[in-house]
Amino acid sequence: MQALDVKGAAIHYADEGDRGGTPVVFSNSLGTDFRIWDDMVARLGPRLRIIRYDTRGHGLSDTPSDACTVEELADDLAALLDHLEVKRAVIVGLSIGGMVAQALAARRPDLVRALVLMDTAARIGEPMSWESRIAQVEAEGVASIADGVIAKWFSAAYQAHRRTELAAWRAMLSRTESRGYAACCRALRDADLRASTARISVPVLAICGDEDGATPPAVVEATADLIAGARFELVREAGHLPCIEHPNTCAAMLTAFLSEIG
Ligand SMILES: O=C(O)CC1=CCC(=O)O1
Repeated sequence: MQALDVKGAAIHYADEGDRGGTPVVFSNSLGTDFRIWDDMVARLGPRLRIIRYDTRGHGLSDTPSDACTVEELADDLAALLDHLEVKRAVIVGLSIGGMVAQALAARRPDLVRALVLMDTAARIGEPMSWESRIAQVEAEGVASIADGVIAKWFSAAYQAHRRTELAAWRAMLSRTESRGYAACCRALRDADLRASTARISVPVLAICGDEDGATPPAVVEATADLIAGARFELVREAGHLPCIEHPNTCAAMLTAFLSEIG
Protein backbone atom coordinates (compact mmCIF):
# COMPACT_ATOMS: atom_id res chain seq x y z
CA MET A 1 0.00 0.00 0.00
CA GLN A 2 1.37 3.42 -0.93
CA ALA A 3 0.22 6.76 0.47
CA LEU A 4 1.58 10.29 0.27
CA ASP A 5 1.08 13.04 2.82
CA VAL A 6 -0.27 16.08 0.96
CA LYS A 7 -0.66 19.01 3.34
CA GLY A 8 -1.54 16.66 6.20
CA ALA A 9 -3.88 14.41 4.21
CA ALA A 10 -2.95 10.87 3.20
CA ILE A 11 -3.47 10.30 -0.52
CA HIS A 12 -3.61 6.58 -1.37
CA TYR A 13 -2.11 5.58 -4.70
CA ALA A 14 -0.63 2.76 -6.76
CA ASP A 15 2.36 3.23 -9.07
CA GLU A 16 2.68 0.16 -11.30
CA GLY A 17 3.92 -1.03 -14.67
CA ASP A 18 7.01 0.04 -16.58
CA ARG A 19 8.78 2.87 -14.72
CA GLY A 20 10.46 3.90 -17.97
CA GLY A 21 7.22 3.79 -19.97
CA THR A 22 4.70 6.52 -20.80
CA PRO A 23 3.07 7.64 -17.54
CA VAL A 24 -0.73 7.27 -17.58
CA VAL A 25 -2.56 8.60 -14.53
CA PHE A 26 -6.15 7.72 -13.58
CA SER A 27 -8.40 10.03 -11.51
CA ASN A 28 -11.66 8.57 -10.14
CA SER A 29 -15.22 9.91 -9.96
CA LEU A 30 -17.48 10.93 -7.08
CA GLY A 31 -18.39 8.02 -4.78
CA THR A 32 -15.79 5.65 -6.24
CA ASP A 33 -12.16 4.70 -5.71
CA PHE A 34 -9.37 3.55 -7.97
CA ARG A 35 -10.74 0.00 -8.26
CA ILE A 36 -13.02 1.32 -11.02
CA TRP A 37 -9.95 1.21 -13.33
CA ASP A 38 -8.90 -2.39 -12.51
CA ASP A 39 -10.44 -4.10 -15.55
CA MET A 40 -9.47 -1.38 -18.02
CA VAL A 41 -5.87 -1.16 -16.80
CA ALA A 42 -5.51 -4.97 -17.03
CA ARG A 43 -6.16 -4.67 -20.77
CA LEU A 44 -3.49 -2.05 -21.50
CA GLY A 45 -0.12 -2.84 -23.08
CA PRO A 46 3.09 -3.45 -21.11
CA ARG A 47 5.11 -0.32 -21.85
CA LEU A 48 3.11 2.03 -19.65
CA ARG A 49 3.63 3.38 -16.16
CA ILE A 50 0.18 3.19 -14.58
CA ILE A 51 -0.53 5.53 -11.68
CA ARG A 52 -3.88 5.41 -9.92
CA TYR A 53 -4.94 7.25 -6.79
CA ASP A 54 -8.01 7.82 -4.62
CA THR A 55 -9.36 11.36 -4.69
CA ARG A 56 -9.35 12.83 -1.20
CA GLY A 57 -12.38 11.75 0.82
CA HIS A 58 -12.64 8.57 -1.24
CA GLY A 59 -11.22 5.05 -0.98
CA LEU A 60 -8.29 5.02 1.45
CA SER A 61 -7.47 8.73 1.05
CA ASP A 62 -8.13 11.09 3.94
CA THR A 63 -10.89 13.66 4.21
CA PRO A 64 -9.04 16.69 5.55
CA SER A 65 -11.97 19.16 5.50
CA ASP A 66 -15.72 19.63 4.92
CA ALA A 67 -15.13 21.47 1.67
CA CYS A 68 -12.66 21.54 -1.18
CA THR A 69 -12.31 22.92 -4.69
CA VAL A 70 -11.48 21.25 -7.98
CA GLU A 71 -8.30 23.35 -8.00
CA GLU A 72 -7.28 21.89 -4.62
CA LEU A 73 -7.98 18.40 -5.95
CA ALA A 74 -5.74 19.20 -8.93
CA ASP A 75 -3.05 20.37 -6.51
CA ASP A 76 -3.27 16.98 -4.71
CA LEU A 77 -2.58 15.28 -8.04
CA ALA A 78 0.25 17.71 -8.83
CA ALA A 79 1.84 16.94 -5.44
CA LEU A 80 1.60 13.21 -6.15
CA LEU A 81 3.18 13.56 -9.61
CA ASP A 82 5.93 15.82 -8.25
CA HIS A 83 6.63 13.25 -5.53
CA LEU A 84 6.85 10.47 -8.14
CA GLU A 85 9.00 12.72 -10.37
CA VAL A 86 6.53 12.26 -13.23
CA LYS A 87 6.27 14.88 -15.96
CA ARG A 88 4.17 15.00 -19.12
CA ALA A 89 1.70 12.30 -18.12
CA VAL A 90 -1.44 11.28 -19.96
CA ILE A 91 -4.23 12.03 -17.49
CA VAL A 92 -7.38 9.90 -17.70
CA GLY A 93 -10.11 11.48 -15.58
CA LEU A 94 -13.66 10.27 -15.01
CA SER A 95 -16.36 12.81 -14.11
CA ILE A 96 -14.97 14.89 -11.20
CA GLY A 97 -11.66 13.18 -12.05
CA GLY A 98 -11.99 14.66 -15.54
CA MET A 99 -12.48 18.11 -14.00
CA VAL A 100 -9.32 17.53 -11.96
CA ALA A 101 -7.54 16.65 -15.23
CA GLN A 102 -8.78 19.86 -16.89
CA ALA A 103 -7.75 21.96 -13.85
CA LEU A 104 -4.32 20.29 -13.76
CA ALA A 105 -3.75 21.11 -17.44
CA ALA A 106 -4.53 24.76 -16.63
CA ARG A 107 -2.48 24.99 -13.42
CA ARG A 108 0.47 22.71 -14.15
CA PRO A 109 0.80 22.30 -17.93
CA ASP A 110 4.32 20.88 -17.41
CA LEU A 111 2.74 17.74 -15.92
CA VAL A 112 0.32 17.04 -18.77
CA ARG A 113 1.11 15.41 -22.12
CA ALA A 114 -2.54 14.71 -23.08
CA LEU A 115 -5.99 14.26 -21.55
CA VAL A 116 -8.62 11.57 -21.75
CA LEU A 117 -11.84 13.16 -20.49
CA MET A 118 -14.26 10.37 -19.66
CA ASP A 119 -17.91 11.16 -18.88
CA THR A 120 -17.01 14.62 -17.68
CA ALA A 121 -17.50 18.28 -18.52
CA ALA A 122 -16.15 21.72 -17.73
CA ARG A 123 -19.24 22.24 -15.55
CA ILE A 124 -21.33 19.38 -14.12
CA GLY A 125 -24.88 19.79 -12.81
CA GLU A 126 -26.58 22.75 -11.22
CA PRO A 127 -25.58 24.34 -7.88
CA MET A 128 -29.07 23.71 -6.42
CA SER A 129 -28.94 19.98 -7.14
CA TRP A 130 -25.49 19.72 -5.52
CA GLU A 131 -26.85 21.64 -2.50
CA SER A 132 -29.69 19.18 -2.04
CA ARG A 133 -27.35 16.20 -2.46
CA ILE A 134 -24.98 17.65 0.18
CA ALA A 135 -27.91 18.14 2.60
CA GLN A 136 -29.12 14.57 1.99
CA VAL A 137 -25.75 12.83 2.52
CA GLU A 138 -24.93 14.96 5.56
CA ALA A 139 -28.29 14.07 7.12
CA GLU A 140 -28.63 10.42 6.12
CA GLY A 141 -25.36 9.19 4.63
CA VAL A 142 -24.25 8.27 1.12
CA ALA A 143 -26.22 4.98 1.14
CA SER A 144 -29.43 7.05 1.19
CA ILE A 145 -28.75 8.32 -2.35
CA ALA A 146 -27.39 5.06 -3.77
CA ASP A 147 -30.47 4.03 -5.80
CA GLY A 148 -30.54 7.26 -7.80
CA VAL A 149 -26.79 7.35 -8.35
CA ILE A 150 -26.51 3.70 -9.43
CA ALA A 151 -29.28 4.29 -12.00
CA LYS A 152 -27.06 6.93 -13.65
CA TRP A 153 -23.83 4.95 -13.32
CA PHE A 154 -24.86 1.86 -15.29
CA SER A 155 -26.72 1.02 -18.50
CA ALA A 156 -30.10 -0.69 -18.45
CA ALA A 157 -28.48 -3.95 -19.62
CA TYR A 158 -25.86 -3.94 -16.85
CA GLN A 159 -28.52 -3.19 -14.22
CA ALA A 160 -30.68 -6.06 -15.50
CA HIS A 161 -28.00 -8.73 -15.93
CA ARG A 162 -25.07 -7.99 -13.60
CA ARG A 163 -26.84 -8.01 -10.23
CA THR A 164 -23.87 -9.29 -8.22
CA GLU A 165 -21.37 -6.76 -9.57
CA LEU A 166 -24.00 -4.06 -9.16
CA ALA A 167 -24.31 -4.96 -5.46
CA ALA A 168 -20.52 -4.71 -5.06
CA TRP A 169 -20.32 -1.28 -6.73
CA ARG A 170 -23.25 -0.14 -4.59
CA ALA A 171 -21.25 -1.21 -1.51
CA MET A 172 -18.27 0.88 -2.68
CA LEU A 173 -20.54 3.92 -3.10
CA SER A 174 -22.47 3.41 0.15
CA ARG A 175 -19.28 3.02 2.19
CA THR A 176 -17.89 6.36 0.99
CA GLU A 177 -17.53 8.65 3.97
CA SER A 178 -20.26 11.29 3.83
CA ARG A 179 -17.85 14.10 4.83
CA GLY A 180 -15.51 13.38 1.90
CA TYR A 181 -18.40 12.86 -0.49
CA ALA A 182 -20.01 16.17 0.53
CA ALA A 183 -16.68 18.00 0.24
CA CYS A 184 -16.34 16.84 -3.37
CA CYS A 185 -20.00 17.79 -4.06
CA ARG A 186 -19.06 21.31 -2.91
CA ALA A 187 -16.16 21.27 -5.36
CA LEU A 188 -18.56 20.24 -8.14
CA ARG A 189 -21.12 22.86 -7.09
CA ASP A 190 -18.56 25.65 -7.37
CA ALA A 191 -16.55 24.57 -10.42
CA ASP A 192 -16.95 26.20 -13.80
CA LEU A 193 -13.84 25.46 -15.86
CA ARG A 194 -15.17 26.57 -19.24
CA ALA A 195 -12.80 29.53 -19.66
CA SER A 196 -9.61 27.64 -18.74
CA THR A 197 -10.67 24.47 -20.55
CA ALA A 198 -11.12 26.47 -23.76
CA ARG A 199 -7.40 27.29 -23.55
CA ILE A 200 -6.21 23.65 -23.27
CA SER A 201 -3.75 22.99 -26.06
CA VAL A 202 -2.66 19.35 -25.48
CA PRO A 203 -4.28 16.45 -27.39
CA VAL A 204 -7.67 15.51 -25.90
CA LEU A 205 -9.88 12.46 -26.32
CA ALA A 206 -13.36 12.79 -24.82
CA ILE A 207 -15.31 9.59 -24.19
CA CYS A 208 -18.90 9.10 -23.00
CA GLY A 209 -21.28 6.20 -22.39
CA ASP A 210 -24.36 6.56 -24.58
CA GLU A 211 -26.63 5.93 -21.56
CA ASP A 212 -24.79 8.23 -19.15
CA GLY A 213 -27.47 9.83 -16.95
CA ALA A 214 -25.05 12.10 -15.05
CA THR A 215 -23.03 13.71 -17.85
CA PRO A 216 -25.00 12.83 -20.99
CA PRO A 217 -23.19 12.63 -24.35
CA ALA A 218 -24.29 16.11 -25.46
CA VAL A 219 -22.77 17.65 -22.32
CA VAL A 220 -19.47 15.81 -22.75
CA GLU A 221 -19.34 16.66 -26.45
CA ALA A 222 -20.00 20.35 -25.69
CA THR A 223 -16.89 20.36 -23.47
CA ALA A 224 -14.86 18.61 -26.19
CA ASP A 225 -16.06 21.31 -28.60
CA LEU A 226 -14.44 23.96 -26.39
CA ILE A 227 -10.98 22.44 -26.97
CA ALA A 228 -9.19 22.86 -30.29
CA GLY A 229 -8.63 19.48 -31.96
CA ALA A 230 -10.38 17.39 -29.28
CA ARG A 231 -12.07 14.21 -30.48
CA PHE A 232 -15.31 12.80 -29.03
CA GLU A 233 -16.19 9.09 -28.98
CA LEU A 234 -19.24 7.21 -27.69
CA VAL A 235 -19.17 3.90 -25.84
CA ARG A 236 -22.32 1.93 -26.68
CA GLU A 237 -24.53 0.39 -23.96
CA ALA A 238 -22.67 2.17 -21.17
CA GLY A 239 -23.68 4.56 -18.42
CA HIS A 240 -21.48 6.97 -16.46
CA LEU A 241 -18.71 4.44 -15.75
CA PRO A 242 -17.79 2.90 -19.12
CA CYS A 243 -14.41 1.75 -17.76
CA ILE A 244 -16.37 -0.75 -15.62
CA GLU A 245 -19.00 -1.79 -18.17
CA HIS A 246 -16.75 -1.93 -21.25
CA PRO A 247 -13.11 -2.15 -20.19
CA ASN A 248 -12.07 -3.67 -23.55
CA THR A 249 -13.55 -0.78 -25.52
CA CYS A 250 -12.12 1.86 -23.19
CA ALA A 251 -8.67 0.25 -23.17
CA ALA A 252 -8.73 0.03 -26.99
CA MET A 253 -9.71 3.72 -27.25
CA LEU A 254 -6.92 4.74 -24.89
CA THR A 255 -4.38 2.51 -26.66
CA ALA A 256 -5.27 3.99 -30.07
CA PHE A 257 -5.04 7.52 -28.63
CA LEU A 258 -1.63 6.79 -27.09
CA SER A 259 -0.27 5.58 -30.41
CA GLU A 260 -1.69 8.63 -32.21
CA ILE A 261 0.03 11.06 -29.86
CA GLY A 262 3.29 9.05 -29.99
O1 LIG B 1 -22.77 10.65 -8.80
C1 LIG B 1 -23.12 11.20 -9.83
O2 LIG B 1 -24.18 11.79 -9.94
C2 LIG B 1 -22.22 11.19 -11.01
C3 LIG B 1 -21.10 12.12 -10.87
C4 LIG B 1 -21.12 13.46 -11.03
C5 LIG B 1 -19.78 13.98 -10.80
C6 LIG B 1 -19.04 12.74 -10.53
O3 LIG B 1 -17.84 12.63 -10.30
O4 LIG B 1 -19.87 11.68 -10.57
